Formats: sequence, structure tokens, C-alpha cells
Amino acid sequence: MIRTHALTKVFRTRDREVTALDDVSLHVPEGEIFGVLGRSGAGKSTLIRTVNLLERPTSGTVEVGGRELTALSARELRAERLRIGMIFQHFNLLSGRDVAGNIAVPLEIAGVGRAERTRKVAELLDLVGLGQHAKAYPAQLSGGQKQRVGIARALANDPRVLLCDEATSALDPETTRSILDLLRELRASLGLTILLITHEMDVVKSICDSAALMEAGRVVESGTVTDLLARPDSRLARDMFPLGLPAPSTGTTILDITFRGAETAHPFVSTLARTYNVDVNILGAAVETLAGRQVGRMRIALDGSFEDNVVPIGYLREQGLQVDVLDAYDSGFAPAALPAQLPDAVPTLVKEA
Ligand SMILES: Nc1ncnc2c1ncn2[C@@H]1O[C@H](COP(=O)(O)OP(=O)(O)OP(=O)(O)O)[C@@H](O)[C@H]1O
Repeated sequence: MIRTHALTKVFRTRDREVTALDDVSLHVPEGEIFGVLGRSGAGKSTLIRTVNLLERPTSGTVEVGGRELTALSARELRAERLRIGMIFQHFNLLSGRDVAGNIAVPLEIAGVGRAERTRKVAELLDLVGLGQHAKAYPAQLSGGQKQRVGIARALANDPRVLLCDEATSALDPETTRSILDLLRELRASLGLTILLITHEMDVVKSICDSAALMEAGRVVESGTVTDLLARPDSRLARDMFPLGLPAPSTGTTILDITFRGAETAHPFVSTLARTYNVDVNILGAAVETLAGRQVGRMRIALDGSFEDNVVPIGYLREQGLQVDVLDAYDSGFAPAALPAQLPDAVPTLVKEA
């Protein structure tokens, strides 16, 4: 639904040049909630503003719903923009208009007649749960209610795409959850595709199907959240599931185990310890529900070298778990230089054990 290809944005001021986007290519499939994470200054806002061409890229292309926005005339672009809603961290409501008046703004701009506007505003108020607040002014609303007005306004022209610029960063955790729940419901009921930028890992954990990490204008990691989780070197996964780091010690094999869905219920650690009579030391573990599915990671230490533990490792892999072997001295996440697959003989050994 959204595709950017080799997007670059260079800001030139009198005394300096900043490359805010550097060769950014992203694909957000229809119906997906895609999160872009990154520290302040990474280029997130520039990216989201470039997707609806509030910011013109220096080079590269943007495609939304099969139309290349970067190739459109100003008039065509205005029409296409109606199909892209946007919400903001600080809501950007008009203080002199009540809730219904704020939601009506994009309908007025699109030239929708008064009767249809009234009908549509009432429908949108219900959709975001603000039916009782049509006559309230922004100053009389809580942050969560203001963001609901922002969402209703963004949906006024029935967009297929919703862009969210740090939409929950000004909200407390409970209100954040209710706004994220609303976004998830709207994705399901309206078939929206949502691109959001955030610096909060919890936002990605709770609603995103896919995510990208930006650094200095570049996308340094991207993929579905569950695939990222399965990559031992993924920084996003490490931040999503912080695990304890192993104390450096010789004669120990350290494993990172990733498990999903039904595997989370399987007591593989106790089975492993019993079956192979090995001591299993749990160094860290985290289980979360991502996109409605349980996933988790665990870091464990087994006594002995990798060669001593080939059979227990084969057992874990036979259970469908992803097992990455870390160097005993490695305090980071890079897997040790060991074969990705165990030798062919291992499964047989496991069965005989
Ligand atoms: N209009 C502009 N003129 C000059 N430089 C700009 C402009 N807009 C952004 N930048 C620069 O581009 C870089 C990326 O900024 P951007 O706002 O996209 O980052 P961000 O990841 O959204 O950060 P934040 O979370 O703080 O908003 C920064 O170095 C910023 O100073």
C-alpha cells in the first residue's frame, strides 16, 4: 500500500547540510500496522512527512495505493492527499472550534455539503467514542479525547492510509493503551493501513505487525516483528526483549532461545534438564504478546563446551525452537562462529538418547 524507493532528503541551510533521509526504501503492505522507531534526529518525522509529500524528497519516489505521489501534479496530489489521514503528537486542533467543528474541517476543504458533513461528523464521533462531546472545545478535553478528535478528523475523508506522528507520546500509559486499542480496532473495521513513528518500543510491541529502526537517516533494520525477534543480532528484538547478559566464564555454552505461540506453553527447560541430566542456568527471559501471539526469548547457560552440548541443543531445535549459540565470552548478541545447522547425525543421536 505504501512504498518508498531510495528516498533521500537533504536540508540545506546557509551554513550546513543535513541528510535527514538517506536512501530509505520501505514497503508497508495493505492492512498492516508498520512502526518506525529511532532516536531523536534519526529522520522519523521527515520520513512520515515525505510519505504524503508535506516534505518533498530530494530524490526517490513515494507510492501510496498504487499511485506514485512524487509524479503527480499539484492538483492531483491534493486529491490523493484526501486519501491519506494524519494524526499528530500535539493533536493540532483548532482551539476556537468545538469537537464537531474540528472534525468537519477536512470535509469543508473537500467541498462536502452541510447535510452530508453533519451526517459524517456524527458517524465519526461515534466511531471514536466521543458522541457526548460534540459541543466541547479542545481546552475542555483530556489528552486522550483530543487525540480521538484528531483521529476522527483524519478519517473524515475515508482514507485508506493513516499516518501517525508520535501519536501517543504526549499521553499517559493508560490513555496510550486506549488510543492504540482504538487504532487496532479501526484498522480491522476500516481496513486501514497504518504507518506510525514512535520512540516508544511499547507502541511497536503492542500494535505493530512490522517495524523498522532508523539511525542517521537510514533504515538499519526492518521486518515483521516476529521475524525480527528470531534474528539473534536484531537490535529491535534486543530492545523488545532485554535479556540478562551472561557472566563471562569458560566451560559454558550460552544459548538464546526464541519461541512462539504454542511453544511458549511447553516446559522445554525442565524437560531438557531431566532428559539430559544437565544443569540449566536461566540468565534472562521475556515473554510478550505481539500482534495477538505469544512470543518470547530466553538466554540459558549449559555447563560444558558446544561439543559437549550438541545433543541437548539438537533436542531444543527438534522442539521447533530457534536456538542461537553465543560465544561464552561474548557479552553482546552476535552468535558465535558455529555452524548454523547441527551436523546431520545429530537428530539421530537425539532420537537414540
Ligand atoms: N526543516 C528542516 N531544516 C533543516 N534541518 C532539518 C529540518 N527538519 C529536520 N531537520 C534535520 O533533519 C534531521 C532529522 O530530523 P527529524 O525531525 O526527521 O528526526 P526525528 O527522528 O523525527 O526526531 P524527533 O523524534 O526529535 O522529532 C535532524 O538532524 C534535523 O535537525
